[in-house]
Amino acid sequence: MASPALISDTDQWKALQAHVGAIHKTHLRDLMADADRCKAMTAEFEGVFLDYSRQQATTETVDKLFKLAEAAKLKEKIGKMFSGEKINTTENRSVLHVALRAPRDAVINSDGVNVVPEVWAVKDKIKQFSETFRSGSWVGATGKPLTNVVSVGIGGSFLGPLFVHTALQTDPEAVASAKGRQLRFLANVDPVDVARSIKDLDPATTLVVVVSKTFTTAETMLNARTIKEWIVSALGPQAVSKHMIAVSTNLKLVKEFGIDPNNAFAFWDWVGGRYSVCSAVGVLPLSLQYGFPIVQKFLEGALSIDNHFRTSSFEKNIPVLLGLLSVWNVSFLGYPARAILPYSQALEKLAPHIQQLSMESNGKGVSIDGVRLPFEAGEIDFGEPGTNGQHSFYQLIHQGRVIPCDFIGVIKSQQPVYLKGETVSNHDELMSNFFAQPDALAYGKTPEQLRSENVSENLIPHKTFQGNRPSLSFLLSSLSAYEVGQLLSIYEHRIAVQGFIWGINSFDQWGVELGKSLASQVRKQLNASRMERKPIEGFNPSSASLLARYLAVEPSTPYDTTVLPKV
Ligand SMILES: O=P(O)(O)OC[C@H]1O[C@H](O)[C@H](O)[C@@H](O)[C@@H]1O
Repeated sequence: MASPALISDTDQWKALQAHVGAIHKTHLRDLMADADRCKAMTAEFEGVFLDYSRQQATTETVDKLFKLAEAAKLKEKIGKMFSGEKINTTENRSVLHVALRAPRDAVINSDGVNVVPEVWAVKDKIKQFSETFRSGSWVGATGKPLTNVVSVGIGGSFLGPLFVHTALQTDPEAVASAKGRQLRFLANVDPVDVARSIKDLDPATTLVVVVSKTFTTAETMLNARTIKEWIVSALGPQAVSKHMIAVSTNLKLVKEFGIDPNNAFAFWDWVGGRYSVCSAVGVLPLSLQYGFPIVQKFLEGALSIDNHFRTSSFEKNIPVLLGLLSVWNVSFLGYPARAILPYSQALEKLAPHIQQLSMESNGKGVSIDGVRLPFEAGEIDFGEPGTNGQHSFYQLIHQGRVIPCDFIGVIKSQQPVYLKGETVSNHDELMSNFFAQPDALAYGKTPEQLRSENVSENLIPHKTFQGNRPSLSFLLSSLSAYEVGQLLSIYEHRIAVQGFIWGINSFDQWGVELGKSLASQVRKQLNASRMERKPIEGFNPSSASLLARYLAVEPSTPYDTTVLPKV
């Protein structure tokens, strides 16, 4: 018999559906009373500790999920990814972000060519360039060394590098090596973002890195042209070769833009944009800011999880366990969202990065074979660092909707602070919340408890928390470049596991295209109306009226002169 086209047709999927009723019968507070279960529902690898006992699941659920993984051929799919098979079938590409952190002597073939030497050639070039740059021997048009870097890029050419930069900028080792330097990002095509990114910067001491896989992304190219104008108007056209460099897979367009090809850093079509932070996309700007050795530690952290993911049994495999539990929450328990809650301000940009990584990867409506899915894949990811989130949206998580939460805590703070006379250190205060919140969600509070605390009867319904809300807790030993790499890789692989189980292509992004082409129609209309006073044509009544309202206000500056932000 032919194997079912959809995972939801398998007996293993149906067995999990049948198991949901049993899980709903037991409250998490009762599940948590079982010490053996709590112990069993943990996993540890190299200082990363995962406790998933607060999932609405038992060891039986996990066993059933392993069976589902078998039915989905998860092991084979992971193997195919690591061996360079073209698993991104709609774009006919390998999916080899793992090659970006593979050791120098590894062999990973795509199209019969070992890609590892090419990866290392670019890394060696980045190392050398960043050393020259940081030593001050790379000088700008006025002979001054450059200390500021503006990285221009959007989506995957922005969010991953921003996440890592934000995590490193308070790490003492990274702080020491970034002294006197600035790294900024310019992503949004909103001119306000241009203004912000160059505020108080001197073009004479600034290097611009244009980061774009395709080198065609409208926002990035307009921002790159704008920043080029900022450089040229201050330093003259010959300054471009010293003040602008690029990262792209499209070196032809880099040259056409006017950037010296010697100052271009390549990557490859087998690196998806949202999986590209370990390519020159992240490694170059981060090496300019922190030095290559620190970035190498980040890559080593990612590699450690790659190896763990590729070789560990599913019972001990952190990304596999996480991916399966997410499938359980989304597809069987019906929870459509996931909150990412790092109790670490340094991980402030983790959630925005995971939003793209997860939702662009798994927000699909058809199977990899093009069959419309009879179930919902993907989840809505959002988050904020704790404790900030507690004072923002936790009300909904505690009493409103059920949203499975990822709590991420760090044992050793990057910045230990203690005030004499306080009962605990500042980090202990933060972590008190990290430990308390998952139990508050799981246990809730009953009317009986409230009565025993003499809460007045009219407030009891308002103060009752039903609990039974799932979460999982990560405890990292510390947060340096290495652990940041581990965390990145854990999420990348977890998301791939989910896609492998759902049977979708987690590596294409056709859904992004429609909006882009409609924007191009609007762009043409705006140009025609502004320049040739042409009437609005070809839009529905709503869009036509919105456009008319927008166009009725004349721009404050004429279109025949260049205007740069006033900062
Ligand atoms: O790096 P670029 O080619 O400029 O692409 C930037 C971004 O563009 C699109 O929005 C894609 O959906 C993203 O995956 C990509 O990261």
